[in-house]
Amino acid sequence: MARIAYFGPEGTFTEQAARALAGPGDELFPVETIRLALAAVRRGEADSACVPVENSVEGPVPATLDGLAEQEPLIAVAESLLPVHFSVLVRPGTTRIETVGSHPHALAQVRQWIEVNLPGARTLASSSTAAAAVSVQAGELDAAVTAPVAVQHYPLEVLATGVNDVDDARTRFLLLRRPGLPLPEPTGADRTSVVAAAANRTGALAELLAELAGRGINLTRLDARPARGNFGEYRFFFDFEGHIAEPRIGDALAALRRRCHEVRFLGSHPRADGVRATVAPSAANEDFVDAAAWVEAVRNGDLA
Ligand SMILES: O=C(O)C(=O)Cc1ccccc1
Repeated sequence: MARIAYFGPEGTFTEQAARALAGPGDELFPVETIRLALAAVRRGEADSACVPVENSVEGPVPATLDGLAEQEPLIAVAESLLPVHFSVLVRPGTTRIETVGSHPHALAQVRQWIEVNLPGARTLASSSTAAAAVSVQAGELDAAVTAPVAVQHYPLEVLATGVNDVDDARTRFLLLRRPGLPLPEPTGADRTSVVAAAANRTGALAELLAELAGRGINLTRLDARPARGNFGEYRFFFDFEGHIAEPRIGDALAALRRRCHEVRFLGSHPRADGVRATVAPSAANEDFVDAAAWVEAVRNGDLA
């Protein structure tokens, strides 16, 4: 039985993702922020943490990226992809809506709906969608933009559902744990994540990308976040197809390690969408194994 900390409170999208990722008998508990969820794992209070990492409309979740680049390393061992449809919850009997709260990612995805349906309402950021529901319950906000399940957790009423401006919006969530245990087995439909700090000079990022492209590795995400200490210095977050257990991926990671003063492996795990890695001609794992065996043989004087 594992203890899983998730970005709560109850009724967040992250809780749904955590339930999808949990095994039978696992115990889930909410924490208030993404930072606290990661801290619970680092301190050993949880075996793993479930947090959002990227959204198809709003892009990366900065708190997760920064939280993974700093402090003790954590490793992503699984992911979940959830459709995100939003509801608007109010206290029963509400007639006037002057304030609407939610997680900034949620507010950004319902702007048009609010402009048309709640003109003049002020939008206020909450730590999560469900935290906004708690504030509505407490009378601090008039309405909350939440996951549809939130109404099951709070004594509120549904004013509207399906209020998202973009259909088919999806969010990807990670299950993270401390290093030290075996990685998930490769499946052929895997994702590997790393964060690297490259030198601040011409072509540094292009050179890293060339290391991946040259090995026929398909990138699935690239984000830059400020390194914080030094204005103008960035960390690059790479997600790409493949698993560190594969020779071509190991080879690429070794090249990133050579080129960067800081590289952190963030995990290799099966993709939630099951999409299998595309492999460019002459970049299959067998090609790498064969080429390495040939070099070894030549070194040993076996082949001319
Ligand atoms: O606040 C939540 O419910 C979360 O889990 C974060 C989030 C916010 C908006 C879209 C997807 C996830």
